[in-house]
Amino acid sequence: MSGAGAGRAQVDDWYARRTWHDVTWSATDLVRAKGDRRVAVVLPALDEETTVAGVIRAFLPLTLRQGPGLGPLVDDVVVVDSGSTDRTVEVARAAGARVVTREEALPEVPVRPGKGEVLWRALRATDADVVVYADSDLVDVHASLVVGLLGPILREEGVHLVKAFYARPLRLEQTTQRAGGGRVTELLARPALATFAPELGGIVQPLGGEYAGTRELLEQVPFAGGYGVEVGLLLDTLALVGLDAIAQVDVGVRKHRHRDLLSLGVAAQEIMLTIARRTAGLELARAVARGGPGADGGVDLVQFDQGPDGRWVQETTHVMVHDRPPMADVTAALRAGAWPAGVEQRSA
Ligand SMILES: O=c1ccn([C@@H]2O[C@H](COP(=O)(O)OP(=O)(O)O)[C@@H](O)[C@H]2O)c(=O)[nH]1
Ligand SMILES: O=C(O)[C@@H](COP(=O)(O)O)O[C@H]1O[C@H](CO)[C@@H](O)[C@H](O)[C@H]1O
Repeated sequence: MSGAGAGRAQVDDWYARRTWHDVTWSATDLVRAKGDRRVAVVLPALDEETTVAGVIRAFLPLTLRQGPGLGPLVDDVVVVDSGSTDRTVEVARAAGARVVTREEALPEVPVRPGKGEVLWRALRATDADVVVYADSDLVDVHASLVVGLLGPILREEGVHLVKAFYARPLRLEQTTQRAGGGRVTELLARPALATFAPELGGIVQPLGGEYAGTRELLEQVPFAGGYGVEVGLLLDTLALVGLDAIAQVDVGVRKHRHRDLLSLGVAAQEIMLTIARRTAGLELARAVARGGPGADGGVDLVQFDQGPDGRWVQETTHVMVHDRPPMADVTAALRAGAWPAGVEQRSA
């Protein structure tokens, strides 16, 4: 089996074992499974006054007792403010969340901007054993998102990071397209991971901001600054504890505020730098051996879409790129009656 083939078999095996398409557990099941572990939901927020209260209200019911003789599933809902200049802090407090600023979370260390900074400092804003991160710009969000994420981490052995996956409609001013959201994911993160970290090729939403992690893991890995934080966590988790420590759960549909293309371009650059920094040491040969570019230099790009029945299907495209040699070299060789290097000969 070619390098690419061997890598793909590993990814398909992981996908079959660590992907949950249906949430068959309840909050009550999870309260029983969690034992004495503490769970926190962390909401990073930068100027989210219009949406943060809705997200908080969606998750607060999980902080109530989940049945007779049972405690809460979530012990803490905390908004970590990222230097908001609007009324995010007041609105979040009024909605019932604890609010911590970046400075309060870790006063000893000067603050840097960016999403990664807030998620990193959040580990000092709560003492929970399991942390669920969710964006504060979500709309139409439900507690089932958190219940879904906590299933594998509280019920399965060896799972330390659980990524949500979902359909991502692109909500434009006038219309909403069924899919089309996750523009940086589809145009940059997925192809880059397929090339440099093909083991992660089974992750449906690598950039998604909704995921659960154990403190045991999260305190052992670096947090990439800015918008590279999600892809950095995936690469560092893979390197530290292996692919089997990662799982993913289908939680339905995710709607959020969409930023414009230019600001996504900046996020894309942060993500590219994060990937490059964590894979720069790998020669392409090792990437090939791990299922990256095949012997022909091509890459199997696996994309995910939902069929008419709503089930997720994988679509694989073998992507090849052939560089053409400098034309000056081609012209000179042909003039000299020689055949230019790197240019296939026309078959007879
Ligand atoms: O410096 C930052 C940038 C973003 N965020 C928060 O991180 C989440 C995701 O950010 P954004 O919606 O800008 O990313 P997108 O989903 O558009 O890529 C949101 O809750 C933001 O408020 C933050 O706390 N600090
Ligand atoms: O997935 C993506 O391509 C971007 C942009 O999503 P949209 O094209 O606005 O739906 O959103 C994600 O990326 C960020 C990292 O750049 C994460 O921090 C966000 O949580 C996630 O929404």
